[in-house]
Amino acid sequence: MTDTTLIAPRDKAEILAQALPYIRKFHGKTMVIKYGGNAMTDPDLQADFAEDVVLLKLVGMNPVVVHGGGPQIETALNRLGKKGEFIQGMRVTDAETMEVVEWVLAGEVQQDIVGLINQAGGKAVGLTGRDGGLIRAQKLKMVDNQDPSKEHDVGQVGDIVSIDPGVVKALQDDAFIPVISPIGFGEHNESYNINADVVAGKLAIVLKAEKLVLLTNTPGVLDKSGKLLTDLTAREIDALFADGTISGGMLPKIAGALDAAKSGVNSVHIIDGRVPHAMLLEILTEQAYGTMIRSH
Ligand SMILES: Nc1ncnc2c1ncn2[C@@H]1O[C@H](COP(=O)(O)OP(=O)(O)O)[C@@H](O)[C@H]1O
Ligand SMILES: CC(=O)N[C@@H](CCC(=O)OP(=O)(O)O)C(=O)O
Repeated sequence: MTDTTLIAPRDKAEILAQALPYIRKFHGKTMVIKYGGNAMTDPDLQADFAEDVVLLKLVGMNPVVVHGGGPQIETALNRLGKKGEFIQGMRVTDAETMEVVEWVLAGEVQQDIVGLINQAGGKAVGLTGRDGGLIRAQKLKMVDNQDPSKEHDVGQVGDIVSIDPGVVKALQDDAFIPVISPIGFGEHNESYNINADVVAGKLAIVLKAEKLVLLTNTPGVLDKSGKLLTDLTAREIDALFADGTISGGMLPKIAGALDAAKSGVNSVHIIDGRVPHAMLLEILTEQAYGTMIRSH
């Protein structure tokens, strides 16, 4: 935690007062927050994150957390002597990997976040896409990025068919904070592993969220020389896809972000979750952080 005794009282008051217009503007609005597995590796940062979520709730916003857990799944697979394989940012998911994904995401990671939010004074409830029929999915048909005539079989990776937000809305209305694991269910009750950024993007659309904030482990989207791109339009993103600037986990992240920006989510940001209280700074101050994704 930062030593705030070093900040002059006048500056402290100024900072607090500056948050007022944002608190007023976003009162009652839904904020979908994607908490990436790569941003949740430090216990102090995790505690800061949980405090930020509770603060947003207490000042009248409706935070909805969607969490990832890629590195945590990788650790569990390694313990079983398995190594994760990714194609175009998606984990190739065989039946055994699916079991690991379910117990790591819905068991360990989700419950850690729920515990921390509750410890910070909030009332978090963990859900997977099965709860309340939230995320219906089917097997993803993955077309090759470079050669559209080629398809990849990525196993039990899910493509979202529909989202029924009823359970999320009911929890919000009752002052709870939903914490959602990106697992969907299929026609025959089978489980699907869905990229958490894609779930966050779709959920933000369905909930008519004001903002989608994706917390990750880079300052934002970087160009080929490593410089931060503060603003990106759909056209600029197409160019970055085409020239290979965007790869790995950033592929589904930008796809989810762009989907939300194009479908009415007012502001979509990819920010550095390694910065203490990054989310609070993004939502409650005038300073711009990370990369803003725009539809045009
Ligand atoms: N152009 C880019 N700018 C920033 N990160 C990129 C870019 N292209 C690929 N990446 C990778 O994407 C990663 C973030 O995605 P991911 O590992 O899935 O994180 P998370 O767990 O937060 O979802 C970065 O750590 C980086 O390695
Ligand atoms: C299909 C697919 O790739 N699913 C992801 C789900 C977790 C996730 O998205 O975690 P991050 O947000 O930390 O990357 C996986 O298995 O890693």
